[in-house]
Amino acid sequence: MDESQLDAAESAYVAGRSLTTAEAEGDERVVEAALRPRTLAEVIGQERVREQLALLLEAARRRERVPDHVLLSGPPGLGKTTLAMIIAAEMSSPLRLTSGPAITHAGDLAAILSGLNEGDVLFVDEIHRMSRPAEEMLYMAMEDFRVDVIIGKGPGATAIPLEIPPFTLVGATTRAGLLPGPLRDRFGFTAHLEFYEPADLEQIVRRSSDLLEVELGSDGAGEISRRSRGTPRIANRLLRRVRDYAQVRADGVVTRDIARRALDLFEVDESGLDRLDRGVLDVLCRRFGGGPVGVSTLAVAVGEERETVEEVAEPFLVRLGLLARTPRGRVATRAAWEHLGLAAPAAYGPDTLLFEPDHD
Ligand SMILES: Nc1ncnc2c1ncn2[C@@H]1O[C@H](COP(=O)(O)OP(=O)(O)OP(=O)(O)O)[C@@H](O)[C@H]1O
Repeated sequence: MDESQLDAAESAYVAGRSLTTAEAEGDERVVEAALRPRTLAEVIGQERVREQLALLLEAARRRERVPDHVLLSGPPGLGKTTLAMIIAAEMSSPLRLTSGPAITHAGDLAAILSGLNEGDVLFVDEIHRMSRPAEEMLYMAMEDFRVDVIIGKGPGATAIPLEIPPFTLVGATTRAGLLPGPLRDRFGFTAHLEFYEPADLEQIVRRSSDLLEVELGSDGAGEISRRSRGTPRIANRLLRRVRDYAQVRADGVVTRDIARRALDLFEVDESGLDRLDRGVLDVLCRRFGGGPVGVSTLAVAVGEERETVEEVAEPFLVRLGLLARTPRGRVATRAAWEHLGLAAPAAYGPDTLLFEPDHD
């Protein structure tokens, strides 16, 4: 989500538009914003990260200092933006939002930094996609709360030092591995968000159902949470689609049976795999005999961007043990073949999980 989208969602919410109005108008962003937990205590799951953050914030409050910079990593939809908003709220500080791709020049970053006030929380989403010169400027800002703004070009260029009031940077990334070491090292606290357990997702679905005034029947929340790819954003989205189905095709109550029928209609399978996930496995097994195959080739074959395959589909397939990353490319596991209802090639052997390609 980019800055303007978030701003729009948040301000519409703060302006007091009711959730039901936003829902009726089909405004996904406002609905998503309204479903966000607002305090650490409201956050469901991610216990360790929550406790670590609570400690960091409490210590900063006691010392009357701004909290250390925080890096949040993990697949999309697990709550990075939500946590950034909570950090600001818990510190009673304003939150400034931007994203890596929006910072193309060091000057863009200098403009943002020079507008900060003491204690502000600056959230940079997709921080791994910031330009190199901006990244280097950020190192200095994070460490010394000052930057050198370069005016002019070539031999006549001059550096003008600019003091920045102490602030907390919250960086979010789906690819912590892509961050240069010097940037990673300047965060005082790094949290990796894991996929959620079904029990936590079920609580999230129950909480959202209350807010959306959806009536849950027997195990309706359980069925949705089991098929939500361990991701709160997906759980909330599926809940709304199942709610639609329940209202149009039944009596409005979300039971397990209704959830199953709705999710089958929306092509979400029993393990939570969607069309893209199954497409990746299908291409890997049927077209490339189980791999190994490069991720770019896979992406072309399923007609998606490489980043989407790498950042959205793969982490979940790896987590389910359906796909493995090897130095030679992506490989389908035996479970992947079984998931597609196909017989794994004999090369997998009776006990081997992975297809071991011949190196000759
Ligand atoms: N721990 C949680 N408890 C309840 N709801 C959550 C939790 N984490 C996330 N959500 C819900 O999931 C939605 C997505 O969360 P969020 O936007 O923070 O994810 P994200 O990791 O920042 O994703 P992206 O990187 O794609 O922007 C939010 O609307 C929020 O309602």
